[in-house]
Amino acid sequence: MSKNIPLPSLEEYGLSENGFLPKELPVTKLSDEYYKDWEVIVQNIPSLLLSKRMRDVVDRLPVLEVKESLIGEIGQVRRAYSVLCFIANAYVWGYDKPCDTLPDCIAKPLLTVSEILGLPPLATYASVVLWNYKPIVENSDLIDDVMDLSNLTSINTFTGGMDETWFYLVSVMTEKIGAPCVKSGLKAIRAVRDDNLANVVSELKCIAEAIDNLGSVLMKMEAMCDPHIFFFRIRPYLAGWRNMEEVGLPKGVRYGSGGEYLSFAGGSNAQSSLIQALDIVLGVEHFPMGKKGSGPHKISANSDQNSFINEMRKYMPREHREFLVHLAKVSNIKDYVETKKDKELTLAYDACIAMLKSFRDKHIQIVTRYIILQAHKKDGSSQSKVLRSGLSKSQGKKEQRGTGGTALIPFLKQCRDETGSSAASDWGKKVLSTAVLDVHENSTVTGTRKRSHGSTVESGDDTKRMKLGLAGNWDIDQENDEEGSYPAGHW
Ligand code: HEM
Ligand SMILES: N[C@@H](CC(=O)c1ccccc1NC=O)C(=O)O
Repeated sequence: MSKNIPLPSLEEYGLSENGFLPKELPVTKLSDEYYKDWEVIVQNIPSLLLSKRMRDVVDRLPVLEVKESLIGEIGQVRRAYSVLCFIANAYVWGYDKPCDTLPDCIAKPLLTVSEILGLPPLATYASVVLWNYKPIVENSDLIDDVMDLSNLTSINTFTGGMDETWFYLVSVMTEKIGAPCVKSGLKAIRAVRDDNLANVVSELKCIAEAIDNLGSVLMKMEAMCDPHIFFFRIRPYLAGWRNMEEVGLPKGVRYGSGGEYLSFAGGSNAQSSLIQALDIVLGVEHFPMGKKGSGPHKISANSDQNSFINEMRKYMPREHREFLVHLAKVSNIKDYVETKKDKELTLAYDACIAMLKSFRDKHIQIVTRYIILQAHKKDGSSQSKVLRSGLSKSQGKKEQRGTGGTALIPFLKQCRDETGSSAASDWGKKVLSTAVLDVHENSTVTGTRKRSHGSTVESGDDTKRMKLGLAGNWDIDQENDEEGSYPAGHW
């Protein structure tokens, strides 16, 4: 890290006040009539899947060219990418048996637009979340906040159901709520360079508060996205084609009749640049699975070494990936906290770490309910028979894998523990890096949302204390434990 490297500006990497969401609302329909058949197909994916006509219809499409006029407008290219990704995943996964060859009419333009955007040619977080939302009411005279979750819907879905829309929108909302963190992070890095302690502290407090809100938004998932529907109906379409031998795609998918087989991990929120940006700003490091952050295996989060988190950067839009690389080069906050040894600074920094760890705790609870518990169900219901039960069922028998291909619970726990071990204060080191009783194990046993007795709750209390500290009282040992100050959804 060098003081001589200029800080990244949001604009040069296509970021804005909206963080990694586009500055302008996503394009909902390709403007050139030439592409109307793509639009008709993508807008009718649920019906085409239901009637099992997806492949027949797509097979009759002509091979359209990616026109210069389309390439010239970023919103249009992103829309084309999103449309083709939806069609590609629906084509491959939409029947009992996956298809290992994408027809030229999808493969060719998809490879072209993917290359332009620096993304892989299949459904990613960018195609189904970042560039796939629209306001219900656009006229700001009619509504207070056009971007409020209650006024958003998704442009396209595989299933046509509100559970899927909600699943994507929760992520859109996390991007929106987390957006100010990117700006605050850059301001804090600047303040470190200027040795302006007060500003570093105040930006860190903003970041801690925003991360706390991210946790609350995450827990809204359950309001409208049913875990069963997610696991058996939605998730199969988000899978990729890597390590899919068992379901009939040993070589991945062939891109075009004369094309080559390529394999890619499926869509995952690990492809969101926001959380990675937070890790970088706060100096949280992740290591290859099973490797601890010390000793001979220690690998910097910024290195190219094997780690899923790093690999997922290849699944982000090129500009966002390049922003993260630049951000990593200038990240200086953790070093500053460690050398300054200022009480208020340390506490503000540790509050960020506590909130991020708490976010990852909540995420593990969600994953447990939406994947682990579903996979363990003895599924006699009709749904699983209808929709390609093969993938969901075969996954149920062995260790659960994420759509990104991770051994998900060990991976997520490692990410969480690596977050906690970044704490700077002695207190934080003791509390946040102590492995808490696994929330996952609690909920696997009970499957309920009751607050359990054990160190998970203790950990929640510690996070709460941090929050109280952030609100103005910096005595972390106080015992002012009002129930109401728990983060929403914490148990
Ligand atoms: C039902 C909802 C969700 C499920 C089932 C789920 C599941 C998973 C799984 C299985 C992984 C492991 C990577 C993989 O193999 O795909 C993962 C990673 C991740 N997810 Fe989620 N996720 C959900 C919602 C969210 C939301 C709304 C966020 C909001 C930001 C989020 C943030 C992350 C992050 C940041 C990672 C990377 C690991 C980390 O940094 O801790 N997830 N998710
Ligand atoms: N990794 C998750 C899927 C996931 O989180 C995801 C996949 C595609 C688009 C967005 C996602 N995350 C949350 O909105 C899974 O294994 O089910």
